[in-house]
Amino acid sequence: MQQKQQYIDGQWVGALSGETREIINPFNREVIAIAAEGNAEDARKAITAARKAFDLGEWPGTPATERSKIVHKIADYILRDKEELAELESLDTGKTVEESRGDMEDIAGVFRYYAELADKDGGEIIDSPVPDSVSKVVREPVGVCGQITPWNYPLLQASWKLAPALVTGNTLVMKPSEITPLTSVKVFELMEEAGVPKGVVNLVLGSGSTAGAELSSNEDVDLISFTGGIQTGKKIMQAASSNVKKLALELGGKNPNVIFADADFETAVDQALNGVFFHAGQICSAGTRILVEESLQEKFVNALVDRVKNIKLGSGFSEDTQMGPLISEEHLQKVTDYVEAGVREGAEVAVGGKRPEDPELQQGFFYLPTVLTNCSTDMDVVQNEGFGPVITIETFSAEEEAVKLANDSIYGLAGGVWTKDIAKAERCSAKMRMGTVWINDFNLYFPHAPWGGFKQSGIGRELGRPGLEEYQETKHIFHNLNPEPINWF
Ligand SMILES: NC(=O)c1ccc[n+]([C@@H]2O[C@H](COP(=O)([O-])OP(=O)(O)OC[C@H]3O[C@@H](n4cnc5c(N)ncnc54)[C@H](O)[C@@H]3O)[C@@H](O)[C@H]2O)c1
Ligand SMILES: C[N+](C)(C)CC=O
Repeated sequence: MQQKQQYIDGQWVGALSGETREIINPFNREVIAIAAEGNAEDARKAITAARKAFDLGEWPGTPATERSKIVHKIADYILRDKEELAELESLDTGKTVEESRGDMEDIAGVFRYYAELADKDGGEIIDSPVPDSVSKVVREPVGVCGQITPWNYPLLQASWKLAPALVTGNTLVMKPSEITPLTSVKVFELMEEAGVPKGVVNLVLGSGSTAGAELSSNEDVDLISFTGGIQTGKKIMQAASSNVKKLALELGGKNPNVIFADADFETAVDQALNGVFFHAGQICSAGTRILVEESLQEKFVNALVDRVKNIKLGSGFSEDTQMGPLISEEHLQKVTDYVEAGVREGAEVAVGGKRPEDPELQQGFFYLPTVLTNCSTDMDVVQNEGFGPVITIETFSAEEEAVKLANDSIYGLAGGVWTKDIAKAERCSAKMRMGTVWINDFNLYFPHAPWGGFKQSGIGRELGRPGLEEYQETKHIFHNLNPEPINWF
């Protein structure tokens, strides 16, 4: 059995309490690893190491070109160990190995992108209004960063935090989701191999209410970056006020996918499926809320349902599997309750709406891909993030109505619009209140473009240059070249 330890101050260590947690394969409930179960005490030890490495260590002052070389090496090692990482991710999350391989390519790309960006910003000189002076703006690391990640894309979400924090000279303590720590442990091994100095990167394993809460409230942490659910995000925001930490929140979404009657029909249907059923709908930006123009509704829903019926469920390690299980028993219950509540509200199950009957799937946390029709914006099933393989269908009859419905949400993470009318697409994307709007596409992301939410989907941005700036303080240095007394007093 694999034993997974924490990485604190350059040492691989168990939990101070000696406690451990069983890591479960969601496909068959088998125990795949035993992980250290750290708590607030372990988090404090890691924060102390990161603080010392920031205040007294060389990393913040290391030239960006040198930090960049190390981060490039991390990208190299991720690609070298891509297959092992992909298999670990699939074992831990249930997603198909094919999806995990794609994630690993994306993750290496993120480290590569930030390694490239690291030494491209030498600050700027301001045209000073004061004669005989130099006014310059420089960017410096924020300090000790707490980073808390979710279970759905364990290493991808970690990479969006690790790479920019490292290249900008911060030190950090990461706490991955307690139920999916495997690839995070592996990437800390790779960071050690790449030569990241002792104390700069620290990994604490354990639950959110202990280790995570300590990272959020501890006054030696300068920035907390969190990806996860909205309720946890609110708690972290409160805890972060202890020392007015810098705060980055990547929270949930209930993302509208608007299909106009003039869309390319086959592509829109195909991408509507892709937009939801990858990783069994456990994606923050899943397009689970389909808004279809009334005149197209019947044809669209029929085509969708026909395709959904053929989605092959199974082990992420089988080549013909298209969709794996949900992450846990608890989450399976949550999705089941979510659909049942929707039906009580008036939604109709066009396909799915229950667990599969296939005997081979009974040990796993499977739920059938589901389409719910007869939905309206005021229903909880439309407003709440179900985080499962469940589409709700609403209709609209005019462009303005489509935009109004799409925006009728506490969330603002992402959305899509499908039409061949370029002007209509531009008008809609301009009015949709979301961090990302896809026109004739869905769920695409890459390191160069910022990612984050409007409204209650979060604060701040990851990826792109904004994702780097989250980890930088901006300093203005004014130098008077000809100081003289003012003689005011
Ligand atoms: N916006 C994005 O980019 C994005 C990406 C991935 C996932 N998500 C969101 O993540 C959610 C699913 O992930 P989840 O179920 O792991 O979320 P979660 O909020 O339950 O947990 C996320 C992390 O927070 C920790 N945590 C829990 N309670 C805590 C506390 N009181 N203090 C500090 N940390 C605490 C957990 O241990 C875990 O590491 C969904 O809502 C999804 O939309 C958002
Ligand atoms: C941000 N993303 C789309 C990679 C994963 C969201 O859950």
